[in-house]
Amino acid sequence: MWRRSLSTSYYRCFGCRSSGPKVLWKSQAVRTCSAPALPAGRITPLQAVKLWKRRFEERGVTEPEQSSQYIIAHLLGAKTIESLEQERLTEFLSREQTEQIWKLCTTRLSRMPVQYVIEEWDFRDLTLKMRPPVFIPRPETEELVELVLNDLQMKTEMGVPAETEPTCLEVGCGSGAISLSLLKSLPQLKGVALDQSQDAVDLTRENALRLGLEDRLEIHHIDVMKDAETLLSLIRPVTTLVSNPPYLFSEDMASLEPEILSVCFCCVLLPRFEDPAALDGGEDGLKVIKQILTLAPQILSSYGRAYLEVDPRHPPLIRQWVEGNVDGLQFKEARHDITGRPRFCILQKEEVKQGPQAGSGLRN
Ligand SMILES: C[S@@+](CC[C@H](N)C(=O)[O-])C[C@H]1O[C@@H](n2cnc3c(N)ncnc32)[C@H](O)[C@@H]1O
Repeated sequence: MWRRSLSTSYYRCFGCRSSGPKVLWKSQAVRTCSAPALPAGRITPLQAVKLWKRRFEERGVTEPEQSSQYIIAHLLGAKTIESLEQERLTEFLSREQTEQIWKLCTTRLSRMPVQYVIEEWDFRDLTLKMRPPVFIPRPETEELVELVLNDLQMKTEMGVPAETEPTCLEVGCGSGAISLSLLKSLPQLKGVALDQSQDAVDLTRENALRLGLEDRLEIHHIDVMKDAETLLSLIRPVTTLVSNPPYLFSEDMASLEPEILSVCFCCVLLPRFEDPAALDGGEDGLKVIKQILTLAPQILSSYGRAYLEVDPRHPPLIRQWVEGNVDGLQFKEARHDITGRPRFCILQKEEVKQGPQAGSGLRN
């Protein structure tokens, strides 16, 4: 049984089920938490789940029941409470187990996301190591992976010539969720993953090793904004370029949940657990996206495709920008997520006549 739905998504708050970034009022700012006292007597896992759910609710922690269940299940060696036998849930916890639960649940009271508290999370059929400040994969990114897989599988079924062995480059790999999922599902695929953050590069490497996928994934510490030349000198053209880049509009950064961002007492926004460079896409959310698309014609092989996760306002902006600024790249379509929002863009490399601009995707 996989862990699901505990989402720190910027677009889908599981707790209030609102859509769109949520305004964080001053009163909701993260409070410093004193550790609640351990119970005097012995308690069962089910009693602990109930007690901590109530405590999380009282302190305004999002997803109180799931938080409590996931932490306690984890300490009992399971992924979910539902996967534990009733007998196990109703027998008394040892003092040591109770202390552990109190420790982790108290950490959750400080609004640290559950994924960091238990140091792992599920993404599709993988369990990945998680640690701050590396971005926690969101459920909608599973849809991006599904989209890429469907396209790649369709090509295989249609009989792609042997010389075009599928290869993939991921820009901004974070914990490695996208690249490792693709490699796990497609045994013939080889990948390159890069990130501007050394923490992300280290975590992707660790996850690749744990999953036995390290032989098919090259991992580089590269900032696409600064080290484009290094990147182009390192890789050969790939059939697939994929990215879930930082795409939030800078002004929306202020309205994120406290798990993502918090407010200090003088109302200055502070990054809390996740690296803000994983989220903030600049004024129009397109800073890194434009750089990826500028490089795409040089990164992709003929008719290779780029798949991007974006803000719902982005697809028409991206189409227009690419048409006006990038030679050799065609905007194919925008796809919707399960909530019906346009969240994914597909672009394809087209052959352009060789001319003085050949070699650079960007028009003068
Ligand atoms: C939204 S996170 C996505 C992480 C991961 N792919 C996922 O979906 O869980 C964006 C990632 O892009 C990386 N990133 C941001 N700017 C970058 C840049 N200029 N060059 C390379 N990576 C960058 C961040 O460090 C972060 O890991």
